[in-house]
Amino acid sequence: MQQRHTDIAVLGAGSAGLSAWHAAKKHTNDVVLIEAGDYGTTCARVGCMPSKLLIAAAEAAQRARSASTFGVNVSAIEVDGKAVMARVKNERDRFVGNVLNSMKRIPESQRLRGHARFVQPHTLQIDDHTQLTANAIVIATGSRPTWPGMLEPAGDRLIVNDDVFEWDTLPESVAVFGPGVIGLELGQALSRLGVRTRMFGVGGAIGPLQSEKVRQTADEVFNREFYLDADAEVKHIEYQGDSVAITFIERDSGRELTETFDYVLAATGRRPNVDQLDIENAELALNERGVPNFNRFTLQCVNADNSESHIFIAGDANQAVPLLHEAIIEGQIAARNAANLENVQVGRRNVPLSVVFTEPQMAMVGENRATLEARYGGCDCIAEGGMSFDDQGRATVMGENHGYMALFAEHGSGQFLGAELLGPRVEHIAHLLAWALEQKLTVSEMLAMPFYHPVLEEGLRTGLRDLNANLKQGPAVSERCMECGPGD
Ligand SMILES: Cc1cc2nc3c(=O)[nH]c(=O)nc-3n(C[C@H](O)[C@H](O)[C@H](O)COP(=O)(O)OP(=O)(O)OC[C@H]3O[C@@H](n4cnc5c(N)ncnc54)[C@H](O)[C@@H]3O)c2cc1C
Ligand SMILES: NC(=O)c1ccc[n+]([C@@H]2O[C@H](COP(=O)([O-])OP(=O)(O)OC[C@H]3O[C@@H](n4cnc5c(N)ncnc54)[C@H](O)[C@@H]3O)[C@@H](O)[C@H]2O)c1
Repeated sequence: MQQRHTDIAVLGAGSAGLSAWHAAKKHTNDVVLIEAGDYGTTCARVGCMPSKLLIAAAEAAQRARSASTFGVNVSAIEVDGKAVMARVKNERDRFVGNVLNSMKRIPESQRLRGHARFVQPHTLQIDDHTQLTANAIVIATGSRPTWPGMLEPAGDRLIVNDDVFEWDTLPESVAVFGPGVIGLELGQALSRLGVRTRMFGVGGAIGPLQSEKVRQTADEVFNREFYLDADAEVKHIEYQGDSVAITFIERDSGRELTETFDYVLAATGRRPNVDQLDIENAELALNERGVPNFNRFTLQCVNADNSESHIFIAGDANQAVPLLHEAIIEGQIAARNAANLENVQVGRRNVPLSVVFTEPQMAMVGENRATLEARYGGCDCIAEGGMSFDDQGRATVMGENHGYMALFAEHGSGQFLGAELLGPRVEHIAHLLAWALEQKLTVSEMLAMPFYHPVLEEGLRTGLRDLNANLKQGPAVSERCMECGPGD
């Protein structure tokens, strides 16, 4: 057994861990990065990148299918499942390869392979080959898919996102459980690629949406394309060897149906990888899910005796905001503080921003409505404005006129607070809104910005005008803006 000591040990060579290692290196030469699995990160291997590659193929199929809307007939659209998966895997491998290349910048002596566990607050056991003590530790162990026991009867036909990206070709059918972010992105893509898809949820939630108007619009729009029951009644799941039979109550008709599927895709959430760390030996205060209590601005964990720990937690492992850009910034903040235990500092965080790459896309900017209401002491302080994409000029030109945006601002100050968006390519509008929020702009100030014609952002202007009217800081929007051109 090797005995070693280091200034900072980073657990997990994913996006948060790599970012932590690089940030820590600015403060000390003695940083050890420990990885239990394959190098390459969740984002590149089985997350952000392969999912977007699958979505890109699905969008190509959908463009061809909907070309007739424009009078362009594309005959005999054929999805070649093997070719689709070959491109997904080839490009995915390229992204992973880039990460593997960048790993070479980390000297071998500062990398350890193996599963890390706590023996004592400052001591880690790596597999059975190394015992490592560290002055400070960054936990960046990510998360993994989790599913309810009701899906277990699907046996080896029960799969998660990781398995999809190993397929050599597309299956005939998939039942997706969980219309959250992963379920919607993958489920819609599979459906567009010709896979018979049904999607089942519980409790009515659709993606990250909180606004009922936006959620209902999403329910309608997605159901035009594939079967989605966000509050499904699933009666029975039965393994049948090379398929799974699912008995469920069909939404709308109320009939009991039994259908067979090649696979059941569990997209029912993820759990942080802290349960296999022998975390109790770290003597930290844990929440009810067994995740260390931590300060979200410093990423510093709290000891069981309520004092500040030398352990930090970043990325999906802390489950606060399981997104790539957040993992990276958290890795930096955690490492900077791990290297400066005597002078732990609050790291600068950007405003919340998330995008779901469905069509129409979904995006959330700022805190959601419920959090805003809690912070602002009830609805009286918050004004809401809205805009439907149904007859928005540019969206209509593109044949993508579906969706709704809800915008929020503070009464009195008129300060913009956040938004929920469902609409064509709203990833871009979401960025404009996040940047406006960072700048603490008022709705009037946002309306004073330039708007080209004809662009989707003119729809944002309509929403902002509605919001300003509801703030009583602008004229009521009773009819279309005549001076604006046919864009709003
Ligand atoms: C299908 C899918 C699509 C996604 N799409 C997006 C997207 O479009 N945009 C976006 O912002 N986010 C997206 N995400 C989320 C994003 O991928 C994650 O937020 C991000 O990868 C988290 O990085 P991380 O470093 O915390 O975890 P990871 O990259 O998972 O790294 C954790 C590492 O720790 C290692 N590890 C675990 N336990 C131990 C241990 N005990 N000892 C040593 N090592 C250990 C693991 O092997 C792993 O390599 C997606 C996720 C999924 C699953
Ligand atoms: N575009 C992106 O940025 C992107 C893409 C994918 C994933 N991610 C990240 O990964 C995280 C995890 O995604 P996820 O989709 O696994 O989680 P999620 O929390 O978004 O969705 C899980 C869904 O499963 C549903 N569910 C739970 N139990 C169920 C059951 N028994 N039957 C049917 N449905 C059930 C939930 O109601 C929810 O809708 C996201 O929160 C996000 O941060 C981001």
